[in-house]
Amino acid sequence: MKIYEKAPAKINLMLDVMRKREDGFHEVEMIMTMVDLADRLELEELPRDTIIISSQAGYIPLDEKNLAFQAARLIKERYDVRKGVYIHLDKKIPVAAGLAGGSSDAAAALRGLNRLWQLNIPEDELCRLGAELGSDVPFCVTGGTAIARGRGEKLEQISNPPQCWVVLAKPPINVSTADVYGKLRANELKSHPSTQDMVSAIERGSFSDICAGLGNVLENVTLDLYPEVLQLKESMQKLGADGVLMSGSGPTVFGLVSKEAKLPRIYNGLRGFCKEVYVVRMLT
Ligand SMILES: C[C@@](CO)(OP(=O)(O)O)[C@H](O)COP(=O)(O)OP(=O)(O)OC[C@H]1O[C@@H](n2ccc(N)nc2=O)[C@H](O)[C@@H]1O
Ligand SMILES: Nc1ncnc2c1ncn2[C@@H]1O[C@H](COP(=O)(O)OP(=O)(O)O)[C@@H](O)[C@H]1O
Repeated sequence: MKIYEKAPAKINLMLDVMRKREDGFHEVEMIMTMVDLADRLELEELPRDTIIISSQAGYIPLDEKNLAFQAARLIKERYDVRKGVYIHLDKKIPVAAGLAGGSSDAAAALRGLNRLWQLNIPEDELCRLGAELGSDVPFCVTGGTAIARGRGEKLEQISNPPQCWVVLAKPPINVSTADVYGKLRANELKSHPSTQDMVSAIERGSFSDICAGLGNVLENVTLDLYPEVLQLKESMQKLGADGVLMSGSGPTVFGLVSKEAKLPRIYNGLRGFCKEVYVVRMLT
């Protein structure tokens, strides 16, 4: 039997860091939502007790470093599953982009194997397993729109933002999340975006207030390292996006756009100097 599972990308509408913790992770407060740019996983049971990963993307690891492999190994160990699985990853989400592509693949593997092997693992337990694989994996298990606290694994679901267009532009650089957190001086931050204002804007369905409330304290760290991300941000603003922010640790910049008529100008303007531009919808 073959089953399929969609693994969408996330964006951070707001990302604040409270402090660095003793364990090296940072205590965060983020608002995350999913967009309609997704990898697709094909899962098939194998007669042999093994995990095989393949992908058309030549630039991701296919061994035990792959997060989908780690998800399969974890579920096999915890639930004593002595069956094998072949997982094909059809990658569409750019890698190391701040869009949680790997985390979403891991989450989709957890959901998919739960179905394939009929394990009946409840969603909160899948989230706990996901947290062992990465801070963003629990959110990728549930999807929707959520406030994420702790190191990202404590989730509070909120309503979805009003529907809009999302333009994603990824410059040709790879950003290490650990590097960006490592360079952040959390106790020297001069201003913090407001979770409450963003939650209230989303709950009121106010697109303009959502755009006004966008904020990410990791942005300045990445902009200092890679000035081309700032150039991308400024271009997207000039081309008419209603709200613009870097997602996660970057380098992808997203623009929220309410009017479809604005899209050709933004897309064509960005494509002039950035190869990877995607126009998608929020997943609501
Ligand atoms: C910044 C964010 C925002 O959503 O996303 P990305 O830019 O990676 O997509 C996340 O916090 C990233 O989550 P994720 O990519 O799952 O991180 P992990 O694999 O758990 O951790 C990678 C490294 O980032 C640092 N890290 C991560 C999360 C956190 N709350 N504090 C940290 O300091 C740690 O150095 C850790 O070793
Ligand atoms: N299934 C996967 N898809 C993409 N990257 C993966 C995967 N498994 C492991 N990785 C590794 O995880 C790292 C971060 O990838 P990704 O999740 O795309 O970035 P980000 O956390 O910035 O959104 C990359 O260096 C990549 O080699």
